[in-house]
Amino acid sequence: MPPQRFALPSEVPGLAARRIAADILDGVLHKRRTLDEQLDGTAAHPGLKSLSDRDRALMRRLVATILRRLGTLGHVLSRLLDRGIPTDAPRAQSALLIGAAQILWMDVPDHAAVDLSVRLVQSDRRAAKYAGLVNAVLRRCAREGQPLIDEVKSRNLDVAPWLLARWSAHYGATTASAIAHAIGQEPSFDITVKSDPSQWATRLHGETLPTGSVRTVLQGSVTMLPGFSEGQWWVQDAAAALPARLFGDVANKNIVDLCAAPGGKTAQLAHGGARVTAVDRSPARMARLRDNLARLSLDAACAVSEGSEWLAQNRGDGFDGILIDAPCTSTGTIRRHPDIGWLRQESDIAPLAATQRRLLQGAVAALKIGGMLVYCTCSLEPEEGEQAIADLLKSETALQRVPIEASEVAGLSEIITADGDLRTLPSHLAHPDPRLAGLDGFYATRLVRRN
Ligand SMILES: C[S@@+](CC[C@H](N)C(=O)[O-])C[C@H]1O[C@@H](n2cnc3c(N)ncnc32)[C@H](O)[C@@H]1O
Repeated sequence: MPPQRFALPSEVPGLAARRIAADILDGVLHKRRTLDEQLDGTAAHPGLKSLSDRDRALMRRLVATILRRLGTLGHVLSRLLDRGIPTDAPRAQSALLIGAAQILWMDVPDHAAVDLSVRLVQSDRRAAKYAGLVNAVLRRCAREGQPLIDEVKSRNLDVAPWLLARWSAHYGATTASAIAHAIGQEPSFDITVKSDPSQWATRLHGETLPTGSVRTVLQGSVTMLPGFSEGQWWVQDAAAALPARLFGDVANKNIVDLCAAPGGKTAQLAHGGARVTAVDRSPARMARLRDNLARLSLDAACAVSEGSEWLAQNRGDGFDGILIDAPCTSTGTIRRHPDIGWLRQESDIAPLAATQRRLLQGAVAALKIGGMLVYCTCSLEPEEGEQAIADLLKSETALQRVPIEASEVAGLSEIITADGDLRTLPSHLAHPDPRLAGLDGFYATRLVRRN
């Protein structure tokens, strides 16, 4: 539980935002807590409520910038600290990271960044003795930081080494570097609209992507944007919008969305006219799915259940379609969730792959003959994508892949594999403005049960 000290009446402006940023950063780096759980829901940091919208946005950007640049920041600070980063006072470490990130990448005057970090350590019993050190190191960072960044630019320090090694082995060193570069950028904000993407692109100061999603770099509260409360669109990365479309025309089809919450793909299927059953094991996430569908005036039957158990109990005559957007390491979404790259471990892959296998096997048995299975994950790891499906096709001979054509994804042949599956990478969808480039990393395949 973070300490219960937030904005004190006489406090220096901006200090509460930095203190909460430090708590949340400590949560990720030392307590293995995700950003999502610390920013939203019942376990969110209690101090968030006392921040203005502006300070909350600044705090989020600050934490995200630090996590996106953690390797580079570690390098810069270690070059400026003769005896390394103090290890006996976590607040001194976070104050250094917070100060340096603002100096090097954010639009905060250097003197304010230094002053606020010094105040952060002064207000912590264990870290107070490092106030002089923090002051001196951050002043040097302002003078000498940029050349220190330049000397490690090509070393991809901001990706955990085990991930970089895997991406190099699977995609090649050049693509792995391009992925590392892409996930270091702050991503755009993508939405799926019910209709008329070009009108929404104009209203939201964005552009329509070839795949039909609308992309904007607007910041601030999503709920305040035009069209949100009217239920005209929902937030969904452009790559995440592709798997549900692989079913083609879904009107009146009986489709199960097996890992459905918070409901982006359920909404697409329901909007397309399918009779959707949304299943998810998490009651809290299903509550969000229900809220989302209500806002969008869309309908789906909902069940809180483990996916393969639900299928075994509700097989009936079989389903026309099953979508499995399986739980995974989510390494394809690091640009949106920069904590994931540091919280995940290679040993997470095998248990998730076992769950994916169980969900796939349950789905094969529950499909009717001629029924379609779309399987996807937002992971860059082959065990959760290409390899999982190669193994499934070896054992389930009734299944046949229906290759995806480039014409189904707006002609983007770079995102189709030689086998006819979808494989998007954060380095795809180049754009002259880097803020408008990139896709989440997704794998998707389309299979049909022949007998
Ligand atoms: C990638 S998210 C789904 C995102 C969702 N399809 C969307 O488009 O908004 C994976 C979901 O799977 C759920 N989940 C994890 N294991 C499950 C299981 N064994 N059965 C059913 N749901 C599961 C999680 O609660 C999570 O909501």
